[in-house]
Amino acid sequence: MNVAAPILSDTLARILADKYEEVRERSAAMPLSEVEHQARHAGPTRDFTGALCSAVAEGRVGLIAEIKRASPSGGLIREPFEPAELARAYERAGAACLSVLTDAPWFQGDLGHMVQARGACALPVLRKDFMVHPWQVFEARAMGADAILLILAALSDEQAHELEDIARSLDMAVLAEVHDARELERALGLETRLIGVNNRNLKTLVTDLAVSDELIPQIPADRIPVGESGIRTPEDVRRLCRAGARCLLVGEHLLRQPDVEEAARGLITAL
Ligand SMILES: O=C(O)c1ccccc1NCC(=O)[C@H](O)[C@H](O)COP(=O)(O)O
Repeated sequence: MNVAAPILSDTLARILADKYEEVRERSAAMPLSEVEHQARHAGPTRDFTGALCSAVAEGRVGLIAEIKRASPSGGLIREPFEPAELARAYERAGAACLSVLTDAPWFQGDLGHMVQARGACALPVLRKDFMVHPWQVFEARAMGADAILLILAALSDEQAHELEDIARSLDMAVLAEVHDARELERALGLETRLIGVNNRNLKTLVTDLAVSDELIPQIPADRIPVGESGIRTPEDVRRLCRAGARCLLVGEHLLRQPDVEEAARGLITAL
């Protein structure tokens, strides 16, 4: 696959320009064959999709609780920032899975945060980053990730299929993220059952739960809709549930609370 940055001018485009440069540097430091070898010899994955399905079957929200220090829209979100403590608090609250930001320039993330969080709990963990190249998928698994995010707005169909195939060959789950009907149609061409509807437009950073109201009902019954971004209150949870999503990915609201365990429990039990 060619490592060439697209020429774009919005926030996502600026993030991707940095990401392509990062991949160029990291893949120059370690060849693909080496990182693939590490990935294929990493320990077993935890069942990300299964954890969400179990939570829903038990009548709870399937919460993917996010760990991130900062974001482009939120600025600095949590300081001091302790990934291991946050992971344990989310697990005690009943979260099904974790999502850990590993992008450094825009989210002050680090792969070390994911390793610390996963090591502190038994929950399956998604590496939340801007995946554009096979090297990153192998790196994610080598560092323990159980799932990756594929943002359709950041990928061609060819890229998305290639990255999904690699993830599946490593027994990782894939969360395919969409923000409009065209991206949803493309995501449904992938094998994954996990379809994330991001209420945040990653180009403008405008967040609107109406995106979920519109798109989630269009997701076929054999897929698992995941509502993402801008979810703050039990009423938000019920709204997305009415649209058809019982799995939710929540970050900033939880991370801004002094007691993240109580805050997560409040959303998980909102139905
Ligand atoms: O959050 C941002 O500002 C952002 C900007 C550009 C690309 C991605 C971005 N965020 C990723 C996410 O979508 C969220 O981390 C995730 O869905 C959780 O959202 P929230 O609960 O609103 O923190």
